[in-house]
Amino acid sequence: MNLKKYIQDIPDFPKPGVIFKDINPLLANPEATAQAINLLAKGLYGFNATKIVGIESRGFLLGILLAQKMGLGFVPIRKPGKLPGKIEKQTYALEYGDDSIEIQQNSISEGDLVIVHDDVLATGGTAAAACELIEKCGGTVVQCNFLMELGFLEGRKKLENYALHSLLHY
Ligand SMILES: O=P(O)(O)OC[C@H]1O[C@H](OP(=O)(O)OP(=O)(O)O)[C@H](O)[C@@H]1O
Ligand SMILES: Nc1ncnc2[nH]cnc12
Repeated sequence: MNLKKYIQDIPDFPKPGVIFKDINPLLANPEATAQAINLLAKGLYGFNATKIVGIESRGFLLGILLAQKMGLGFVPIRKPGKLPGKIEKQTYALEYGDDSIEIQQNSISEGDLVIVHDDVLATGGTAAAACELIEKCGGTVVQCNFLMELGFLEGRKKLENYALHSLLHY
């Protein structure tokens, strides 16, 4: 099954000049979703990971399935102001301006081996900030894991210190 068939290009969304890679056709097809999860999980068993962190919001969709498939707990990283209790916050640069993400301090323990999952690696700012958050909580990132990577945006350069795997390359 060619999974790229289930990723739809939407030109000029959310802004003119951006080609948005829509994963909804993949999510709408259970066989394609199952294949994506099986292929993503296949490369992960050797890491002895203890948790999977998914990044709001599209990183939750396959991240939870991946965690279930691997028998691991799932931890959400959320946009600001959404998580209760003690949080760690990381601000990172966007193309214009900046953004922040947060994690609950007690969701990662000292010594946790963490896989970071998101649907898309674009400029890498979001995933790099997620790795910082996990490290602030005492965890170690063992792999950054993506359904797809937009190689022309060179997000890998921001994640040079981490193992990285993307299932689909553009
Ligand atoms: O590599 P970067 O340039 O940091 O971009 C990648 C991020 O952008 C998208 O999220 P978005 O902010 O669109 O939010 P959403 O998941 O809630 O749609 C995507 O799901 C990644 O989280
Ligand atoms: N082109 C794109 N398509 C889908 N999600 C994205 N996140 C950042 N860039 C994206």
